[in-house]
Amino acid sequence: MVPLYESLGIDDVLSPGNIETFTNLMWSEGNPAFSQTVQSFSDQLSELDKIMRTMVVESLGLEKYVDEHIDSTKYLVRVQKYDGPQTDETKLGLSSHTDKNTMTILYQNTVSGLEVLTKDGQWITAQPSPDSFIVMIGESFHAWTNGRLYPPYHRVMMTGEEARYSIGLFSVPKSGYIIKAPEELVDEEHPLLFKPYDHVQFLDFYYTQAGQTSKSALKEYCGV
Ligand SMILES: O=C(O)CCC(=O)C(=O)O
Ligand SMILES: [Fe+2]
Repeated sequence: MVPLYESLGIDDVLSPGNIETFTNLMWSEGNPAFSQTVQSFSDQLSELDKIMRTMVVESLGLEKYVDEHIDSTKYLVRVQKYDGPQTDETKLGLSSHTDKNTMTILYQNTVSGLEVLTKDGQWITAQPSPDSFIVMIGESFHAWTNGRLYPPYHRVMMTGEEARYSIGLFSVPKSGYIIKAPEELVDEEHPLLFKPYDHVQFLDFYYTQAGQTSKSALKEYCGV
């Protein structure tokens, strides 16, 4: 479906040994510089993720849930390459989707291509900058905040010769953690949107035929 796209991920990247195992799989002679870069990126970006999630949870007046929320996730790092299509025509690099995890932090080289759909239906191009990250809310955080945070559709569109490289740090709910909106966020004006659910069990549904063809897999899985 997306021939320009290739990616490799390291699951549970902060768990001791996982970066090393991945590196040794890619380079049998090892690659300490790569391991150190991924370790440093993951350490610093996971701190940024925690700072931002803490700020969001506090801003909703839910200080008492900060620790639970921070502890509810692990981290995935994914490196992504999108080949230039070698034509002036714009080609799909990655299909439109919402992220299913908690929060995503993206960094990329100077080749643009990431587009985000605004609430009023416009695709806007995210302008890459070497000094900034792009932060996106995933559906797990949308569900936990009972809809207060918005998980935008986004995609990658490619033109020209040059390849686009991006790296993402994804906070991902741990298996066994039940995503449940705090009662403080549920009232008459904000009825419960999703029944409590386990992210890993939801993904099992998401990757079925029904999940892949559904307009909103999460709604279909556990929408109220
Ligand atoms: O490469 C990018 O900037 C976007 C990647 C993305 O949307 C994803 O991995 O979920
Ligand atoms: Fe995404």
